[in-house]
Amino acid sequence: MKSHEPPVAQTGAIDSACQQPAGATAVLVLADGKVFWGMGLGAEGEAVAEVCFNTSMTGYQEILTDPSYAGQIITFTFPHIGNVGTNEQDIETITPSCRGAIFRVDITQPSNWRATRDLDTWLKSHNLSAISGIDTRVLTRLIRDGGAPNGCIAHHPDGKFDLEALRAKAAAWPGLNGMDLAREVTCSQTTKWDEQRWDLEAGYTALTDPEFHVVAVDFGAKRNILRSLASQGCRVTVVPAETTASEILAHKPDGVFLSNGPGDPAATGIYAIPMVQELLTHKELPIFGICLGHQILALALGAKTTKMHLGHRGANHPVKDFTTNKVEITSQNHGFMVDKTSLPANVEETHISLFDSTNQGIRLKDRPVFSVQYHPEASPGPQDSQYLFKRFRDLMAERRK
Ligand SMILES: NC(=O)CC[C@H](N)C(=O)O
Repeated sequence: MKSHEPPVAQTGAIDSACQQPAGATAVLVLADGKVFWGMGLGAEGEAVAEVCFNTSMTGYQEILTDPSYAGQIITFTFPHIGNVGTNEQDIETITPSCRGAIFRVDITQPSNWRATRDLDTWLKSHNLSAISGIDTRVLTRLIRDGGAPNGCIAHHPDGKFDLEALRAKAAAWPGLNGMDLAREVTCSQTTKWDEQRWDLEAGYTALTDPEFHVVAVDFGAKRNILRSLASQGCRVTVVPAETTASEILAHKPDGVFLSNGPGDPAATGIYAIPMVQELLTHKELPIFGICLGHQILALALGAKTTKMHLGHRGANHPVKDFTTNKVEITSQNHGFMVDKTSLPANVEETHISLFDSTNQGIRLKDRPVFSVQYHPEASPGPQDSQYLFKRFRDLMAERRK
């Protein structure tokens, strides 16, 4: 037995040694029968999903509202979540898509001048169930060693739980492999976006003199990506995930942006790959992809994507940019990756993870097309990678010439 193996390990059946403590109002049951008792937060009810962890120390509201977490329950490894409450600005989308959240300690009274609601009330308002009092170190080690499991959170204030039924629900959940979730979180109609990034003095301001027009394909786009594009002088038209290439080109864009998003890129690719392939026939058109957008671009170019053991989710991941030889600290949230050995000859690997050497960026050798696996909009996270939005802008400026 490895020293870090969790003491609750039991496979296949409910861990009968794990007695319900007095006062427990919630439980996390994994598909293999591991049981974690705790206190319920947010909405009463049950949620089944893949259980992943995020190591960021700040930005829980941005993480909880990142649409890429659809189909996932997020374990926060940082113990104190909720202390600054929630507000109306630090959101990546209005309605969160994650299925639930797992915390180490109970939520305290919010202490921040911007807070409008405490996290518990906010979770309830979005019908999200959460659990606190979980030994998140044990759970995180278990995910690290065994990969992200499927699990079920149940929050019942009466303290009555059918553990076997919860385990069966978790085991029956099909898993993210092969799941297209972008269609569930994309916008329903074409909209305009011109709000810029947050400024301490001015807050979010509208863009006044746009220089470029970007069509952003919304597979579950984070707002800070759209804000970052606007801050580079781009008027952004946001289109639904299933928009065709000719509909996109009818907007006469200077460049096309492929957004982040949830689920398996190969499943999303059914409609997105032909769209990107058709865009690629327009040799002058700048294209920029982030995360799911990166994976879809790689698939459209003939590369493969695979599910990772546990993925990358945090705000301190070092990435090397081979085009400058600089290392940047990045914000990440992905569970699939581009198989770098499958990249065709006309595609160059531009970025790698310095944690595990996995692919983090590509560009075409003969076109103004590039993408990254991580999150340069950094919401939450370090700002090192903002230069990528400028790189996209420079490609659009170059095309104009
Ligand atoms: N943030 C994202 O766009 C995630 C992409 C994809 N759903 C993955 O998990 O790898």
